[in-house]
Amino acid sequence: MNRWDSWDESRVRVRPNKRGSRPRTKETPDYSDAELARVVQVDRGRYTCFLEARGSASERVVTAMRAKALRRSPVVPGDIVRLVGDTSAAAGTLARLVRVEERRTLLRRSADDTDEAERVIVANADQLLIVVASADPEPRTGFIDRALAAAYDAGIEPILLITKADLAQDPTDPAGLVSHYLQLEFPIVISGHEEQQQLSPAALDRLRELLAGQVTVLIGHSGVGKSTMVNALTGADRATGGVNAVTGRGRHTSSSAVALQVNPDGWVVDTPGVRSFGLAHVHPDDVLAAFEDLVEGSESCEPGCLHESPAGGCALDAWVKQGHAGHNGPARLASLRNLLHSLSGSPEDEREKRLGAT
Ligand SMILES: Nc1nc2c(ncn2[C@@H]2O[C@H](COP(=O)(O)OP(=O)(O)OP(=O)(O)O)[C@@H](O)[C@H]2O)c(=O)[nH]1
Ligand SMILES: [Zn+2]
Repeated sequence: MNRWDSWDESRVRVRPNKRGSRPRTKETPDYSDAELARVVQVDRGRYTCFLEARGSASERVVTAMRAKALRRSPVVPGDIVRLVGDTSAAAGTLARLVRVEERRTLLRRSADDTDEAERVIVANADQLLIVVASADPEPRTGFIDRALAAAYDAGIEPILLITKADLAQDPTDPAGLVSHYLQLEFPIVISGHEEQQQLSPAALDRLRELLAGQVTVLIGHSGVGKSTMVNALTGADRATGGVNAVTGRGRHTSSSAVALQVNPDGWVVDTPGVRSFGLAHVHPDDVLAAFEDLVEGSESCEPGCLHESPAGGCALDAWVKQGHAGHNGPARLASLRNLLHSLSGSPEDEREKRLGAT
């Protein structure tokens, strides 16, 4: 069932009415009758919204502006919003965006690892599809680990897509990445077609299966094959007449994220402006949560352990040495430490303060 085209009230958690059961007044309408839409792109104060009249098959793309009362509330791709005014989608018309529904998930990042100011990237995503290439450009576990931490922080499921396997020495484990993440339970899809430079049919099938009915955010460095993948997913659908690429080619004109509809009943949110995740808003223990295979070993750490070294009371080194995290344990611990070190650029006392607060 397409979670975006059946927006009946039961599927959308509506913010509880702070005013209790008191009758609404004209001054504070709650707009629960206003039309529900999904924000698919944000560009200089204009919100491209995908709208479907409930109980009808009439989908349309409406451009809206935020109502004055929402001036200070960020509205991001993936948000479910209420629209009033002209929602006809006729050329030159503008609807008014009057309310943002409660978000199920929120993918965030900091500008960098030391700046705790958060930026929201996408709302209501179910999955994060992390795309790396086997080569050209070389994959970096640091990038993958970072993306994993951001996904777990947001409460969304990660998927790893490794493209260009045809360029790798060992196509079954391109760049040794698969063995690095083998202990973790998220899906890994490997793709690469020498001749056509595109997704292999098996990878495409697997992706369709994983993306069906889900809102999936795409992240990956330039040149790893994201467009190739999106085109393969939407292009094949276009041939069968089922696709609705909401904003199609226009996506390159903006650096904001954009949602593209892919059949069967899934959405892919491309994030052209986002190439890395600052994680200053994520606690070290939440970073550790992205290293599921090491979490058990941290049970013997000293309370408040930052997992930085045995001298600091970290039990992970001994645990990994005993072989509990398998053959790749030492490499995994090194990856964790790399990520934690890049986060500890903030002054030590700041970090202590944050730890003390939890
Ligand atoms: N050899 C090989 N080349 C591929 C594969 N997938 C994509 N490519 C090529 O890699 C290049 C970059 O692919 P894109 O899809 O444009 O990469 P992108 O991630 O969208 O890059 P940006 O738009 O810059 O973010 C293109 O020349 C593709 O043809 C693959 O599996 N194998
Ligand atoms: Zn520790």
